Amino acid sequence: MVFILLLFVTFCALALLSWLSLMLDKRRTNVKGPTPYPLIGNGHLLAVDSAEFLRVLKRLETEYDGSAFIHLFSARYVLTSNPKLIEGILTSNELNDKGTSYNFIRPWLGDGLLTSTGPKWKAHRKFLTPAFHFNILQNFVPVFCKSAAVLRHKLRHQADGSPVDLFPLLALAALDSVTESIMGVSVNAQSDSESEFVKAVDVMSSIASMRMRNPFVQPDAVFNLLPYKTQQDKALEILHGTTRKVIKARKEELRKAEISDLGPNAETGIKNKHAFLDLLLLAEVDGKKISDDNVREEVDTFMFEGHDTTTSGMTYCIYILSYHEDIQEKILAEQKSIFGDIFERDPTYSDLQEMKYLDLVIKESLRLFPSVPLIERGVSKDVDVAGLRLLKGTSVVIDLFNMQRNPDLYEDPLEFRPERFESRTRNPFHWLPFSAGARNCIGQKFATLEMKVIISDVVKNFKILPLGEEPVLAADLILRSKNGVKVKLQPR
Ligand code: HEM
Repeated sequence: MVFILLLFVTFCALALLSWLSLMLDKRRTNVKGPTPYPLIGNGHLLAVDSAEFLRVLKRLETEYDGSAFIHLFSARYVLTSNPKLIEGILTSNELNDKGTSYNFIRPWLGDGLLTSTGPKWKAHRKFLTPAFHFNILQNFVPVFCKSAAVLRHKLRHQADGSPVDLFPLLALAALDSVTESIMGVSVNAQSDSESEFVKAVDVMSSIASMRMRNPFVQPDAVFNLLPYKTQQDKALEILHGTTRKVIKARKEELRKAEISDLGPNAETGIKNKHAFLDLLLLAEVDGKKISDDNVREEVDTFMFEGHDTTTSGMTYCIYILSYHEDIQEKILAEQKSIFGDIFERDPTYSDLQEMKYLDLVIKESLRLFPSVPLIERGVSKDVDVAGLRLLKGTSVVIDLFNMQRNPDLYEDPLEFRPERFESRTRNPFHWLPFSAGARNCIGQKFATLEMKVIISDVVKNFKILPLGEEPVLAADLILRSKNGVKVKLQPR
């Protein structure tokens, strides 16, 4: 009895101490937020399902003037859709590190370009940037056209007015595009409609994002006891197994072609068609070849970032077009003006530059449905940004999704109006699907080309009709949907 009483008193004392410390911490910043509970802080607020999460963020951000300071247990977080704070963070040289949430994708992506920080990130970013130069990217257009042709063929079988769930179909097309282009290896994912890789990406993304939101499953000691750990291990086996196969296949091709370095002029490497993986396998950084582990981390990173993001981008664009026959007609008119009588031919790089209206459509679609709805930055010392004090150790969750739907920045924000991007006076920091600053998306041009090829092909070949079922949007690393993203198709 005395023992229980002692335990109870100790628990109450700890709870009181933790609460006082959280309250004192709150007073050190001018970013407002809800009152924390003892021990858990505000952890209970975010331990919600991924579909609810975007709504919770919106509610907190609205209630606290665009930015809310919270604690997940004792860890500091700022949730923000305040455009001035976001611009200040993304343009700061001091705030380039990723927030703590990225730890949950490290078992998968290691320290690749997305997750690494400091000198390693700087060296790899500098080294890989030329692989995304337009000289290289234009070689990939035929690869995207090939993916579009296989997709078209598959969609023809479903273009009978029945529901077509876009995400899984486009994921395979995007996977084919990224592996055959930057990796130089064909996996023919579209012919294998049950791609284990795509399913494993889905499992890993939802587990990682669940841990990002829910502080109760963040400690490894707790997570490792839960069934999620076994699911994660199984998914990782598939994901890492696939990337190992891709690396092995490319190494084998280089060996057969007797290519063992980039030649006397390092430029040759970036001019060759399979630039990205060849660079990783053949080039030297600081006089040393890149280690196998580092190659694998980058291949994992680019296989994920290079297909799941464009899948989401293309999926929601085609979905939203289903409600706008007039906009489909305008895209079609632009296609006719570019292709004239030879309407069926594949687009070239310069045709894609001509698709100005489609550009606006993709921009507006990525505003409403940013493929990466949330990003995070870590604060390594106390700093003032846009009049707000960010404390050392804070992870700032940058809510691109809600910022891009803010009525103060966009008139009638939920309306799909590509023409709003015709204006050249728009603040570029109000449209950030590819982020901005030093850690912006390295694959932006690649993504735009691929999306233009595939979306224009779909519009040229099918009338996209609404099914009337709204997707339940979920922030699972990538913007996904709980109930699929469905349309109906009719051959043109
Ligand atoms: C619609 C398509 C895409 C969107 C919306 C998108 C969006 C983003 C965003 C928001 C970031 C910043 C992430 C952060 O700060 O945590 C990012 C980074 C990155 N993206 Fe993309 N992305 C797309 C396509 C691609 C493609 C096609 C590739 C590669 C082929 C790619 C590779 C990367 C990499 C490696 C990074 C990390 C860059 C760094 O930190 O230096 N992305 N992307």
